[in-house]
Amino acid sequence: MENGTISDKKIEEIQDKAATLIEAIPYIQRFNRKVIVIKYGGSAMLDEELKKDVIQDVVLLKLVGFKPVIVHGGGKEISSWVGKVGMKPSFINGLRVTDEPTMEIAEMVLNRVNKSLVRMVEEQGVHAVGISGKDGGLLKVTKKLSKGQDIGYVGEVKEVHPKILLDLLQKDFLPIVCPIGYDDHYDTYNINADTAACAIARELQAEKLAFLTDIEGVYQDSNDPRTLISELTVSEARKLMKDGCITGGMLPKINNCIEAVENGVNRVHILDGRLAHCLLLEIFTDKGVGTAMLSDDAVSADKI
Ligand SMILES: Nc1ncnc2c1ncn2[C@@H]1O[C@H](COP(=O)(O)OP(=O)(O)O)[C@@H](O)[C@H]1O
Ligand SMILES: CC(=O)N[C@@H](CCC(=O)OP(=O)(O)O)C(=O)O
Repeated sequence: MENGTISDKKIEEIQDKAATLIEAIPYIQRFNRKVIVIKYGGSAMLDEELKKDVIQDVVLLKLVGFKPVIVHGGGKEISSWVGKVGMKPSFINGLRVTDEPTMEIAEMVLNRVNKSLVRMVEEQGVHAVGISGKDGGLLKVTKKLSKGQDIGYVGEVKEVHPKILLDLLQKDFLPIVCPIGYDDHYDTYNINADTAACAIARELQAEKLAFLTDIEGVYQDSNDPRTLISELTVSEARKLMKDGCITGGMLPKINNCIEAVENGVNRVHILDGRLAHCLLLEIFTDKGVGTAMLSDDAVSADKI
């Protein structure tokens, strides 16, 4: 306010804000009461300020009528605790080699991360319930081998029993899931969080599955940010993997993106969790961010 009147600059600011809200209308209509699964990766969870931004985004999605489900990782924190007890973290094809002591540490760390996310959501005034894949029999697994090799207590999701999630969503809670599950003998298994998110999105026939990670999206050349791919088809993704352009933690992510796209999840995105409010930008604006995974017959990502 200047001398009781609103300055031109202020009016422009208000109009910009209003335009952003108006731009969101078709997206709010499209996703109203729809399930959105957000895979929140460990690498993008390390900065407290960014973490708060992510949680605010998810809370906003909830408050405007979406049904968000968070599936989180915590890989970096698990590795740090494995190191602290004098063991060496080991991965094969992006999956942690999980012997018994590692499994114990992983479960402790993931439960801790889970409750810290619950707390952050609760602080924003939305009720969250933190569960693992053990609760309500949500994730049933079988032992996963990596190209025939035994990598310990690593679980492949065999069945998803979604009742617990459906009940929580119906009662308006925000479910937060950590990627641990039982096998048929009730032994505990470590599940890659991307795999858990994909299995849940698939079972719930989610409208969207968004992977928040620590990189802009998928690069054609993993060392060159100028080669960011904004739309990637399933066959292009398979070729990139075959050519060795996708390595480490991006491998399970891409495999899970493919699986989700091929099994009825409408929109699958890899987003940069380091970019403040990337979720809101992706969902509520015409400007796509990160990499969208498309089925081979989709011509281009349909934003609405
Ligand atoms: N082609 C590629 N494009 C982008 N990132 C890649 C690619 N190949 C490998 N990566 C690696 O994958 C990482 C993301 O996987 P990961 O660290 O497991 O994430 P999260 O912890 O979020 O699941 C990136 O930080 C990057 O180092
Ligand atoms: C089997 C396996 O690799 N499990 C993962 C589970 C956590 C995870 O996936 O965390 P991010 O999403 O942060 O990478 C692990 O132990 O690191």
